[in-house]
Amino acid sequence: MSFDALLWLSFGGPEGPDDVMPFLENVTRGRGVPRERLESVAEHYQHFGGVSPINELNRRGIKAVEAELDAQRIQLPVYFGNRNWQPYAEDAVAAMAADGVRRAMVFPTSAYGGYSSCRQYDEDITRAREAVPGAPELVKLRHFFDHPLFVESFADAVVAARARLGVAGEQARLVFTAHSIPVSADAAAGPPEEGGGRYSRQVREAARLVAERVGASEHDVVWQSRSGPPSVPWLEPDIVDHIEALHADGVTAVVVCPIGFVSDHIEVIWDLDNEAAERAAELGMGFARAATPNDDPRYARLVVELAREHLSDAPVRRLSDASSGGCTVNGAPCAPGCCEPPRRRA
Ligand SMILES: CC1=C(CCC(=O)O)c2cc3nc(cc4[nH]c(cc5[nH]c(cc1n2)c(C)c5CCC(=O)O)c(CCC(=O)O)c4C)C(CCC(=O)O)=C3C
Ligand SMILES: [Fe+2]
Repeated sequence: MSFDALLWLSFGGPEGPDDVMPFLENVTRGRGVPRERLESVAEHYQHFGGVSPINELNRRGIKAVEAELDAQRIQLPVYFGNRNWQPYAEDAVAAMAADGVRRAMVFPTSAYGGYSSCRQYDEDITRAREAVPGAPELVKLRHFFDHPLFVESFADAVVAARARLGVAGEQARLVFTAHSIPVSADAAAGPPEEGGGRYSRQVREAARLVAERVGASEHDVVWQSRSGPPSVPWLEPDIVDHIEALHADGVTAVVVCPIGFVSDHIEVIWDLDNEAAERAAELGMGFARAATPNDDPRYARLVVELAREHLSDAPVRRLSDASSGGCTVNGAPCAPGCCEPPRRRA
């Protein structure tokens, strides 16, 4: 059976000052994120006029994919829906149903497994379909952390970031960063028989592939943007602590590569370009942040290639044999018990 649309499914972000608190409440409902953390994150958004860059970046990404589909003569309308803000996944699925779409592929804007990066998008799919009578069948595309186009895009961005540091770039330590998650969530990531850790393993694997491609002799993998209460352990070290530790070890410059993300959204431009860069400057260290895929044409080609794995049996290109998944129908988990959701708090 064929497909008649592609749904670009993302996180969503506020589009103005009044959206910020309701958006943050959507993101954190039932998750035990402390009030003070929410207030400080709200300030990050207000620094940018309450507008997250993520929506515009997604719209540009979609334009690039539409152009690539056109160039490859593939007729597939692209719809846009989000988990936490308008246009919601429900709105997109309703529009698809109204347009007579019967079966669609879903591209989630996250390369990895894990609850937040994979299974929660499955939940979005389930919820959106339940809300819409006559909803199309939805087939989610697979994890792409080890796809050659993903790796190439980041590798070129690292080379460009190094060049911006000039001579210091040659000495700079290459530091990869991804969104921290609770240690318990990483332990639950992947099918139970794999013993957990699918998220952190995939992040490390992507980092290794990029480091290898740019010929880095050493690299580190660290985490950013933790949000839970201090009593709950999250993946460590944090990027800012790590920069301090490198400084203490005599490292004079860093190139930071946000391998965990696909666009320069708030977590990247605030937590890295602002906080991490500022700490490095205070310590007198060189700092350059590599770009994320954004509207790199290779990212659009990657999306179309993942779709073509279903449309025309395009070969499944991967650079690692790390455990992977993500491709399921109508919001089913990858396997029974895969990436179980965290326990909800009242
Ligand atoms: C793994 C992961 C990704 C990568 C996968 C993916 O891309 O999907 C990601 C992406 C993003 N996270 C984002 C924003 C936020 N994440 C939060 C909170 C949390 N993230 C978590 C994990 C992840 N998050 C977790 C375990 C929490 C704790 C609460 C919970 O269990 O859900 C909060 C609450 C406040 C705070 O504490 O920071 C905000 C505002 C934005 C949008 C940025 C913008 O608007 O430009 C994006 C792309
Ligand atoms: Fe997040």
